[in-house]
Amino acid sequence: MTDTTGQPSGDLKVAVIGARGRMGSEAVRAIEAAAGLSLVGAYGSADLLGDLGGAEVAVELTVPAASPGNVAHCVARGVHVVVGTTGWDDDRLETLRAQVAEAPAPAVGDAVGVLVAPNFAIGALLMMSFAAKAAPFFESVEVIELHHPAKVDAPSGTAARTAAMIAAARADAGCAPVPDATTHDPDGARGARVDGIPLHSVRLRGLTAHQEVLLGNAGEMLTLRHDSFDRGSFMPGVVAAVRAVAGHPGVTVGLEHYLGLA
Ligand SMILES: NC(=O)C1=CN([C@@H]2O[C@H](COP(=O)(O)OP(=O)(O)OC[C@H]3O[C@@H](n4cnc5c(N)ncnc54)[C@H](O)[C@@H]3O)[C@@H](O)[C@H]2O)C=CC1
Ligand SMILES: O=C(O)C1=N[C@H](C(=O)O)C[C@H](O)C1
Repeated sequence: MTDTTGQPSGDLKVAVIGARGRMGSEAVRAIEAAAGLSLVGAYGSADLLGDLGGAEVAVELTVPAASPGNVAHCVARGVHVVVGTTGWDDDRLETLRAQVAEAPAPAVGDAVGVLVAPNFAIGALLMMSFAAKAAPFFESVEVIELHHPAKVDAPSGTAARTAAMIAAARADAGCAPVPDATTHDPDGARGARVDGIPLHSVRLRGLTAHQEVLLGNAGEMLTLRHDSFDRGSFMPGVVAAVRAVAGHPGVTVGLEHYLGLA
């Protein structure tokens, strides 16, 4: 990309991997519209990533099975990565940290940075933070996530991270496990457990991405709810992450750490 004098514009060069998906296509439009960012590559599942079109930052929005390989490809070339794809459990993150430690120097910034962001929506980040803050003050906590029926994974990455944050806050405060007298649940009606926190996944036509955290004490309940009605809700976070990732070497989990919300 050049400016009106024909000189390089200095824009940050960005590639999108998973560019034809629901999130990837939206990210392509957001990056094309963002000041200071130039889209240099848009890759689908049949495309070879190669040199990523000379990208300095890649946005990775694919499927859990493909994401670690794509991210490793970028890191091995000294390209910073903003990862929105779910499925990044502790084992995957540990492998990624080792890959990032061995990465060559990037074209911008001192060392390669990777952001793994379970949710880019500002309201979702706040909801998770509020839930962790409130959780030690209640006996019972349950997470309900509700998504469109084309979602491939359950529970959602956001719900899993919310449960982990809640569990960590309760452990720090010395809380007892959430009370649950169930002894007979042959069909799993009580949902899954992540770090001891009950978690329920709903898939329903018409929905996009929604989550409730229910917190209960004797005689009272606090409900925290976030709704993404449109994937546009994720795009300010994607653009902010792209702009910031080169300034955050190493692996960061959660966009809240870039935004001062952690
Ligand atoms: N962090 C966040 O705020 C958000 C994260 N997500 C996550 O992003 C991921 C994508 O979600 P959607 O866009 O709804 O899914 P989608 O199914 O619409 O798109 C995924 C795309 O990735 C492509 N793909 C698969 N393997 C690939 C490969 N090896 N290389 C390049 N492209 C490949 C598919 O062909 C498809 O076009 C999911 O893990 C989802 O949970 C979704 C919304 C928000
Ligand atoms: O697949 C989706 O749609 C979403 N995935 C992310 C998740 O699993 O948490 C973020 C958001 O919930 C939308």
